[in-house]
Amino acid sequence: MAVTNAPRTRGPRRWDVPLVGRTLAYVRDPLAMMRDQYDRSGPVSDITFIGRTWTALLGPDACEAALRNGDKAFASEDGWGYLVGPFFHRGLMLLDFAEHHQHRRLMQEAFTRDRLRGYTARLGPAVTAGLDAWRPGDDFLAYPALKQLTLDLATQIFMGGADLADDAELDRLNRAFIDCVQAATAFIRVPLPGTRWGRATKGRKLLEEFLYRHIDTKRASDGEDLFSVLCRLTDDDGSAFTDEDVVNHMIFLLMAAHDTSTITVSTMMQYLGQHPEWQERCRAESMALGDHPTLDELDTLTSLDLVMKECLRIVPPVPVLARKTVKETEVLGHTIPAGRLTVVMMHLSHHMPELWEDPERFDPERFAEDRRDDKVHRYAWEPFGGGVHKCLGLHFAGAEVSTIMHQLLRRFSWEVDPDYRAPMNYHSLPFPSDGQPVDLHLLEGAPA
Ligand code: HEM
Repeated sequence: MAVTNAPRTRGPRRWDVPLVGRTLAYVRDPLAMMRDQYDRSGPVSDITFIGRTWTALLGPDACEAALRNGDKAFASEDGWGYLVGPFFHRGLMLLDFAEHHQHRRLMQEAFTRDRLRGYTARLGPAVTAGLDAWRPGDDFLAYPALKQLTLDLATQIFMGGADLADDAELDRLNRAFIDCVQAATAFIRVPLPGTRWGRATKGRKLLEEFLYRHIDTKRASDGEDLFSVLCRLTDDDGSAFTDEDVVNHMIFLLMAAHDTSTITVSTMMQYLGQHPEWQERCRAESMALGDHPTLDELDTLTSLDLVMKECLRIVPPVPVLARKTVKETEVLGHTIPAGRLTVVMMHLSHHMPELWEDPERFDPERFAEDRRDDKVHRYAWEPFGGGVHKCLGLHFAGAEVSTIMHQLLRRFSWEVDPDYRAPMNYHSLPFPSDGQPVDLHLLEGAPA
């Protein structure tokens, strides 16, 4: 299906401020901004965003063109580099073409089904320990609690245990991540003290120091944590990651895994709190399994899977992707010059009435086998991106999110006001700025 002929219903916009352009409209309400841009100017148009001209790609056909990248015109390094480059420097997502292919092939070995089985076995007890610290009640702030939980999981599964750092150091590392991610939409893009860019520069340094301090121990260990695994991986031709590669990949992976999984679980808690019939349906499936299901058992939680897909549609954790053209190219008949920053605004595709029936309605059955509404277009639903940069951790994310939700459903029940709309902060990856209150209760017979 092609969705290329967007109606141009309105004239040019008059009130954009030079340099700021569409940035504030995006941060306030990205979906409204994207819809407006698409309605006025169609699937390929230029916008001013964070002080630069970008070509905005909207709708599934335009997003597909950039992500499939048939003529290799779109590069990630300089696109993402403009937003978060100094802080996620040489992470896999910021590499391109032959070098990207080589690093991805090696890193893939850390995400095989067998490795995922091992990570899942360790996720279960780590989630139980994290949830033991939760104190349920009315207006329980789900988002910060989940953020702490996923950070604890990253410490266990990615770094191999809390013995690498004490609580104070873990807090500093957590802060450093947040600072690195939050720099994306900063207007002051030099490391001045007191600015977002300045804090992110300090954060990156702290993360590097921490990882370099532990790398020799990790290289010598036979641990199953991701840090140790990355140190040991070797290609068919015997090539391996250097210390610098391991540190760069770890910083990126921790970032890639942390905020994305947290917002996914928090969105699922919100919608299950507002739709008790779905909460019960998911709970019934979880009650049929034990406390710590294997990866294969998690695959039987079909209702939870539908809810996850629907929540990733409504609130994609990565709403837009950045690219820069390395040569002139054409998308849907529009010429994009070489050296142009490009933003792939896939969030809009998830909410287009042209693709989805009643897109603002929570309806997990859209993804059920007998409907598969997402099949209307290959790029109608693309929370994990597409093409050669498609999320390498998507199955890890599925296992982590399902493990957390499974245990939440077996231990608690919760309600959220049906009229609640999360006030989302879109300065970088989305999160609910009110901490997302839920009324959380311990289920009868669950561990207190
Ligand atoms: C629900 C959770 C997640 C979402 C929605 C998500 C989304 C994405 C998206 C959209 C991309 C593509 C970026 C681009 O094309 O520019 C991406 C890339 C990536 N993600 Fe995820 N991600 C999630 C969780 C994870 C986790 C848990 C990990 C690691 C354990 C991970 C590792 C990566 C890596 C390594 C890349 C770069 C792939 C490449 O460039 O070849 N992600 N992710």
